[in-house]
Formats: sequence, structure tokens, C-alpha cells
Amino acid sequence: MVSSQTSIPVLECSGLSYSIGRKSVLKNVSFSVFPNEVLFVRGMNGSGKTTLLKSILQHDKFKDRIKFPSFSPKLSYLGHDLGLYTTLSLEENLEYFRGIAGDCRPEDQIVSWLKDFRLWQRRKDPVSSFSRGMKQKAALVRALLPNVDLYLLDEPLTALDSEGESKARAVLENVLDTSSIIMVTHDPNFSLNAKFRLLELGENSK
Ligand SMILES: Nc1ncnc2c1ncn2[C@@H]1O[C@H](COP(=O)(O)OP(=O)(O)OP(=O)(O)O)[C@@H](O)[C@H]1O
Repeated sequence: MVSSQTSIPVLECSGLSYSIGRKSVLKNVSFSVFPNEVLFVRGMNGSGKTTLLKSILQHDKFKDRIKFPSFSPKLSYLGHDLGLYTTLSLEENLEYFRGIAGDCRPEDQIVSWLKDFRLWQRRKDPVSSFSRGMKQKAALVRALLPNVDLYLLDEPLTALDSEGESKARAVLENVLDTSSIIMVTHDPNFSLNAKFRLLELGENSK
């Protein structure tokens, strides 16, 4: 369902422009993210989707453009670099991130997600032994482990099979009960059973 909500946004971005060297990557980008909503960010390769997520992570540098009207939200990021220690087991990774993250989702929720993703039996194996899709699922669980207000997910369903994608959809809908998500996706048909908005970035790399 497309959102028509008028509550206070978690994040408000107005007129954000960003250049790398002489290349203009983001041109006058404006959008809002509301509580318990997902913002899908789409656009061609090179249109600035990853740059936008990284700009939000570095929001201190863009104080006049990226604002948090009600409170400064806690953020969690999943990028193309999956952010896992591949010589450690999945269980060790999650223990490590639980240790540094502070407030985290309950253990039983994480166990349930690992079972849904068929990772539970492999939790003691080094992440380096995982397939590409398994690494992606592990990285998604790692990113969603901290209990934060806003998740920044860059193509989080890359390499997932149809079962994995369906489970990931349920996990993301679960997360939206308490948080908001900005999700980069190339799939125009991807949807969640949640309120959503769309941000289409222009292609600036010609
Ligand atoms: N470190 C960098 N140095 C120079 N140019 C960069 C750098 N990072 C990104 N860019 C340029 O910024 C533009 C946007 O890149 P970005 O990764 O944000 O695009 P994207 O929309 O996420 O692309 P994709 O769909 O391929 O992941 C591209 O033209 C890219 O070449």
C-alpha cells in the first residue's frame, strides 16, 4: 500500500546534492521516511543509491539537508560489503555484534530468523564456508540484530533464492512493526505488506 501518512517523519531529506570530484552524483534529492514505513530506492546503476545511503550514515556532514525532526535515530547499515568476519562462525559474528551494538533484538527472534533462513544448522561453521546466498542471509540477520529506528539496506536480497526471498520479506515486515527501512532494490516488482514510498534516482553517470 502506498502511504498517505502525515505523522512526523523519522528522516527528512530536502534538496540533497552531492558530487564526487567533478561528477554530480546526487542532484536535489528530497524524500521523507516515516515511522513503520519502508522507502524503496530505485534507479539505474550509477544513479547514486549507495551514495545516498552512505550520505545518510554520514548525516553530520549534511545537517542542512538531512534532518531528523523528532529525535536522532539509531541506524544500522547493510552495504555491498557484507560486514561479516569470514574466519569467524556465524554464531561468533552475531555474539560479537551483539556485544558492540547495545540494544539488540531478542535471542529467540534471531534464532527463529536463522531457522527460517536455514542457517541454524550451520551457525558454528566459518562464514567463509557459506555460499553467496547464505552469506547474504547471514549479513541481513547481522544488520537487523541491533534494535534501531532506521535500517539502511543496500540490495539486501541479492543472491537469495525464492524461499530465502520470501522469508526475508516476512523478516522485513516483522522489523517494520517497530522500525523504518530505506531499502535499495533493482526489482520493480518487490513489495512488502507495509506502507511504502518510492524514490527513483536519476541516472547521472553518462
Ligand atoms: N569512491 C568513488 N570515487 C569516484 N566515483 C565514485 C565513487 N563512489 C561512487 N562513485 C560514482 O558515483 C556514482 C554513483 O555510485 P553509486 O555506487 O552510489 O551508484 P548506485 O546507484 O548504488 O549503483 P549500483 O546500482 O551499480 O549499485 C557512480 O557514477 C560512481 O562511479
